[in-house]
Amino acid sequence: MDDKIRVMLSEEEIATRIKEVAEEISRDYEGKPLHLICILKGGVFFTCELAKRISLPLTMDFMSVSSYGSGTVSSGIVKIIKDLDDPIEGKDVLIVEDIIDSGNTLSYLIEVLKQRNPNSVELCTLLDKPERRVKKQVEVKYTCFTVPDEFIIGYGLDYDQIYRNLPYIGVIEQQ
Ligand SMILES: O=P(O)(O)OC[C@H]1O[C@H](OP(=O)(O)OP(=O)(O)O)[C@H](O)[C@@H]1O
Ligand code: HPA
Ligand SMILES: [Mg+2]
Repeated sequence: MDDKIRVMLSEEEIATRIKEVAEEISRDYEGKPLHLICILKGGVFFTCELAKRISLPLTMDFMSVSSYGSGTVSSGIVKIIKDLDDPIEGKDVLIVEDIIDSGNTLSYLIEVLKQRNPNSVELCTLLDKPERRVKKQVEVKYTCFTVPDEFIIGYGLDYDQIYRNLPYIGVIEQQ
């Protein structure tokens, strides 16, 4: 735990950008049954902050999926650890993620959720790392920040389950 961490995005930068995106979502979903789906564990900090800034009535549900284990490269196999509590039929679903990296998690999730007949399914991510995409392009409606190909920690993102609680986005420097 003596890692040296370089700050990539400060707490203030993140807060400002989340507010902007929340305002955009509030405009786009006015009058619709907006249903946020937080993808645990990584998406939890971003979802809470985003939901507080959206000025519409909304509902929330949580799904836990995992594909990374303790490494820094996607295994390619996405496991549902916890499914949604409620049906999404007829709802305007917005999936909220911390990061889209290889795209494996999101392309799998979109397929799974579309089979449950929602009115619409869109994606909102804190970070997008487009250089690492291995799957067909995942269409993202709301992106807070595009990041370079580095392994990122903080604000929900972990390295081997540690560092999720950093209030900023950072990168572990090689010692
Ligand atoms: O685009 P991908 O390459 O699929 O990577 C993105 C996903 O990987 C991480 O989750 P992880 O599977 O590590 O589980 P966690 O959220 O519980 O940390 C991250 O939170 C995203 O959900
Ligand atoms: O850069 C990352 N950091 C942490 N978890 C991740 N899961 C996918 N990409 C990343
Ligand atoms: Mg995740």
